[in-house]
Amino acid sequence: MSDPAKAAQLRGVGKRYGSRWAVQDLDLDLNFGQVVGFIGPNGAGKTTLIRMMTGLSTASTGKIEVLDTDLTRQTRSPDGIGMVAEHPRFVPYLSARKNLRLLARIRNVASDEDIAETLRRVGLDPQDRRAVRGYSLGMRQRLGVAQALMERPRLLFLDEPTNGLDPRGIVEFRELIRQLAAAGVAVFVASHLLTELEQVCDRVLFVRRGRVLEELDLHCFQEETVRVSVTGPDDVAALREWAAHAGIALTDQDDTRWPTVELATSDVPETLAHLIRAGVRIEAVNRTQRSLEQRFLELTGSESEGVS
Ligand SMILES: Nc1ncnc2c1ncn2[C@@H]1O[C@H](COP(=O)(O)OP(=O)(O)OP(=O)(O)O)[C@@H](O)[C@H]1O
Repeated sequence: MSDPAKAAQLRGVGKRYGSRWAVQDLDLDLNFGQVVGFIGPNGAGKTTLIRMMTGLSTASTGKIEVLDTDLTRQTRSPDGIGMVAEHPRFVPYLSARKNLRLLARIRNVASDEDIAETLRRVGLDPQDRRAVRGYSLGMRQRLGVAQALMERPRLLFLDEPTNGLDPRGIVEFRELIRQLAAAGVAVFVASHLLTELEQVCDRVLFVRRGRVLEELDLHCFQEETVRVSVTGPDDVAALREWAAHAGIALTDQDDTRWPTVELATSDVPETLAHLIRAGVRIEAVNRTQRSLEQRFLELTGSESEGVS
């Protein structure tokens, strides 16, 4: 991998447990300064992929390069990787600072001042002497992030990172991720929380049963739709006929007081002019943006279990 902008490159990666594939035929590029989301329901293969990319397990097929290290067949963690596990573990009877000191000593990575600074950065008090066993889930999660940041990673992996965080924690966490990306860190976030990833990622991959269904660049995913409410069923029929003729997709219809139809178009004035000319009586018009959630549901149909 000679491209200096790339933190990781995967080609055709698969992982098989017995006869079952947890990850299949996966291509992925992670660039420094970018946040990439990996979205899928439980069992989609998120943790399996992170384990391969952090050198904790090997791939069954394909090629994995992370921070210029070939991890395809070897289990070893290259320097510069930070990892926040889904359920970070600590020594329960030690304080947050002592836990980090212990880890820093083992891995020879950070000074005491660095540790205090990192704790402050994630919203924990370095002077807090309470044992970690008294911490809430959200505080443990913050400490997990601090542990990963303490090593000043160039590539950071987060597995379901906002597990247990309260709303304020989630907002702060999002800001932290954006700051890290702005400082050049490549961030890979696996989650099943679509709305959360939508706000922080540059790109997302939708995965299901180990396969990537689609990769979306969120800077380009600005597709707008127009919700048009009409006066009655006849107008809905006229609108449908017009949309079919114009080649515009209708994504849903509801039968509330004013039947409402959603059109996949961003050209509102033009669309309305056409509809009026076609004799459709319009009650209301709303412009909306298609969410990741909608896209995920479109991709997976009704089988969207585990994703919210
Ligand atoms: N060590 C293992 N041995 C056998 N099968 C495994 C092993 N690890 C994972 N799997 C299987 O691989 C598939 C993907 O699991 P994985 O934990 O990677 O999914 P995930 O997307 O992280 O799920 P979750 O959101 O529940 O954490 C699942 O079917 C799981 O049962």
